[in-house]
Amino acid sequence: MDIIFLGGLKIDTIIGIYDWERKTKQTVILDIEMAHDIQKAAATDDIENTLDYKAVSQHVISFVEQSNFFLVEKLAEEIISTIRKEFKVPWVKLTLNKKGAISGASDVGIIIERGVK
Ligand SMILES: Nc1nc2c(c(=O)[nH]1)N=C([C@H](O)[C@@H](O)CO)CN2
Repeated sequence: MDIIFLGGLKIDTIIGIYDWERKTKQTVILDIEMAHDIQKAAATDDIENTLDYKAVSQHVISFVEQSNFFLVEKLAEEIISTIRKEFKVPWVKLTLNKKGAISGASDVGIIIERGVK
């Protein structure tokens, strides 16, 4: 299966377990890989025949901006769930980077994949 990806998508949201994190938005950075057969789009050169990564990015930005979960695990699971449901994507891999959450670490977060390619 082919992969359509979005990399380095930065979104501000409420995320975290501490009191200050419930009041102050933080930035999460998403790398998203989505399985999709691109052959029909390549043959027809028509946006109607593919997974529109612009539409996916707008949906994910809106979803994450409105969310207010405690754990990155929950946010990651819900992002994949909404992508699979809204866009009928069979397999999604998500890297969620909560950069700056740990002093001394340049990156911290979670990598999950759901579904079958
Ligand atoms: N496995 C996790 N560990 C921690 C999380 C989390 O979401 N998953 N969150 C925190 C705090 O919110 C942290 O980001 C602030 O330093 C701590 N550990």
